[in-house]
Amino acid sequence: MDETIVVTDHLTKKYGTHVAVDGVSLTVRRGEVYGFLGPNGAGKTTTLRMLLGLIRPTSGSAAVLGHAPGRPGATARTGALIEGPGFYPYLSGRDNLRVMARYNGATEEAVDAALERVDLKTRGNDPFRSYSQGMKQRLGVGAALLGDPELLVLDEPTNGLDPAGVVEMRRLILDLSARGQTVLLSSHLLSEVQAICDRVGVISDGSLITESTVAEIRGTSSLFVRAEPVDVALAVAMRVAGDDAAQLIDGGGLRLDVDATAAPDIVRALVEADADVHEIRTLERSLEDVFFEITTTKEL
Ligand SMILES: Nc1ncnc2c1ncn2[C@@H]1O[C@H](COP(=O)(O)OP(=O)(O)OP(=O)(O)O)[C@@H](O)[C@H]1O
Repeated sequence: MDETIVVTDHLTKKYGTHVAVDGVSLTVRRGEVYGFLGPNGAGKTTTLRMLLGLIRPTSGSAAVLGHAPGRPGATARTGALIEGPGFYPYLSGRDNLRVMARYNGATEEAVDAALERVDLKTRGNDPFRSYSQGMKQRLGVGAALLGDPELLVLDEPTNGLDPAGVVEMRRLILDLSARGQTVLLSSHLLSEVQAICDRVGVISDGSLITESTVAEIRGTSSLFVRAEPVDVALAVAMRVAGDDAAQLIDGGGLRLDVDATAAPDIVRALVEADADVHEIRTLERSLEDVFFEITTTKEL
């Protein structure tokens, strides 16, 4: 179940004196969607390029599907979309994939299957230049799928897409995952990783600062309550949740650091105290908060 597909050990890349990737040790397990998360320039693309054997590490090592990056045992079973695929604008999406299929020995059936899986079958014969940004990006994923790879490496797959394109790309990635493909994607969007990834590696200034499940780094949830009168609501909340677990936050709402299962007890107590309950919902720490917290703690 927990088979490791990608493992790196103190992977490092220096450009002159600049350390682009600094001793990154991460693991990607079979079947998961792994999010490699970090701001621009953090070292995500450089790491992915090392995993694909496109550049050599300065030190440290990596294994992809049990092989050194770039070795046939790794490349033949890995598909990648990195820094925008180079497609011929005047050829159709299908012909572009055919060109690539010829290059890596894939069949016409594989081209059909790839178009189908990225939902471009009906537009497959239209010229690439007529595609929307989202379709171009999906064709890029289609190209990565040609050899039916076990591992897909996608560098910022939703970059440059409009909201509808983002939704389609996320759906596609989840669909690929549901069919058993392991996906390693990079993103600078915390909400994105939160929406589609099982585990996440957070990278900042070349260093991996944490690696865990999205749920783990998000932490426990708390409750947001809006009720009036506010002073009554606060008193009730402090009684039910404990003095330190209830606080007034901006906009007159209350934040209660309790498990979400406490919601019925809170509502009941508020109603009994004659307070009007306007809103109650779980308040989860966003990945943005967590990222900020981790990076600032590290930098201090
Ligand atoms: N070929 C290169 N020569 C010199 N410096 C490089 C080279 N490639 C990357 N870098 C530097 O290494 C650092 C990491 O770059 P990288 O592209 O890996 O970051 P990233 O996390 O993918 O960010 P982005 O999302 O902006 O691409 C940056 O400071 C970048 O300028």
